Amino acid sequence: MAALTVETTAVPVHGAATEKVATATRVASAAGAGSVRFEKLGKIYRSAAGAVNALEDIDLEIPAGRVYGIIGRSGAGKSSLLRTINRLETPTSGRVLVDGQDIGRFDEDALVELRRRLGMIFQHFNLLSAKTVRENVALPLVVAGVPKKQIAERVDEVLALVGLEGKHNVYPSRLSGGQKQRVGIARALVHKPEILLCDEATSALDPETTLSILKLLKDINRSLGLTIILITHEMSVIREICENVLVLEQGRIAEEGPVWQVFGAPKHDATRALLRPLSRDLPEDIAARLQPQPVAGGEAVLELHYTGGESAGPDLSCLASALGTSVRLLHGTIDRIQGHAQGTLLVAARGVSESNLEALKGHVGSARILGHVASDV
Ligand SMILES: Nc1ncnc2c1ncn2[C@@H]1O[C@H](COP(=O)(O)OP(=O)(O)OP(=O)(O)O)[C@@H](O)[C@H]1O
Repeated sequence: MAALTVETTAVPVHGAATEKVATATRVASAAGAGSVRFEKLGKIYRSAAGAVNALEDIDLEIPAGRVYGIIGRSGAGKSSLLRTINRLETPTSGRVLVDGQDIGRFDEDALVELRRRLGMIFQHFNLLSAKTVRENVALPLVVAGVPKKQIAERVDEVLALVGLEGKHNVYPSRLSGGQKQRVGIARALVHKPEILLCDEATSALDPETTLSILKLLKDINRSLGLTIILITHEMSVIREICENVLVLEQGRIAEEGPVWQVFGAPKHDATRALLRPLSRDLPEDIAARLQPQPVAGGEAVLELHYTGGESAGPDLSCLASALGTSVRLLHGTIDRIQGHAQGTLLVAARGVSESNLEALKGHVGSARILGHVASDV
């Protein structure tokens, strides 16, 4: 987990050098504002207890405008990677490029300007309890020396954007968790950033509030064209809003790709372990009746796995004609991720053996016989 930092430490004061960098930034932005590239990135933490290899050999491009998720087991390096984007962590080796610019070469002024282009939201919101919603959201602009009238206009704008009109003068203690995170998002957007970094932004929220915050993030991504990079331990968050996902394992890239692909056909043990809570086990009553060998007059129980086909979903009559027998649906779930059907179905069919499974090619991602049952399950 990233250490909590008060955002406003990163807010710059206007100055000539900053303006120069800002111009350079706008030029870079025109070529695709909000892209991040990691090149051979490594991070070693050294302490009295020894060295920790937190990140190794990270080569990755996050295109502008994406909603991009980073997952991995605890200690895999997620926070470390996220924090190299705004240089809260300095890489030990390699480079981070934001909009094609090597941020490792930035001087203090350029760094301050960079951090304006990168909003960040946190699990525990990081609001100042002695300040009202308006004051919390305005703070980065106050520190930047923006005139009062402009601050008032911008604060009104972002509070409306996050659905908090009328809450200007409320203190954070009077807000729900979801409302606090909306204030956090408004504050992160106040400088009109290109990229929003989210560190476990919904982990402290209940499922319903999580969904409303995810919807807000998705709306912001669509309406403002903002790149969103989030780390989370909630796979449902990735499934809900991310287009791409990176799986980190012990500081290295385990796999990366579109969510429907990585979740539909995980290649790495780390991914499978992370996805286990989403998968459903074989129901106990069916498992108890499964026998390894075919049973006279009985049925085979097949597990059919869909891995992101672009079809509307499994067509059971096609399965039946491919197998040449009737098929009964026993159990299963088909989800849709980015328009791709995926999930697992358990079906029972008579007279099916391993050799028949070939016929299912083209209809399902994979099929296997789990066992056999004596009669109708
Ligand atoms: N400041 C630090 N000093 C020493 N070691 C650190 C420091 N920060 C992180 N680490 C170590 O680096 C590794 C990666 O940590 P990091 O916080 O990036 O992982 P994470 O995937 O975000 O974990 P979590 O999901 O538990 O938050 C871990 O082994 C961690 O103990």
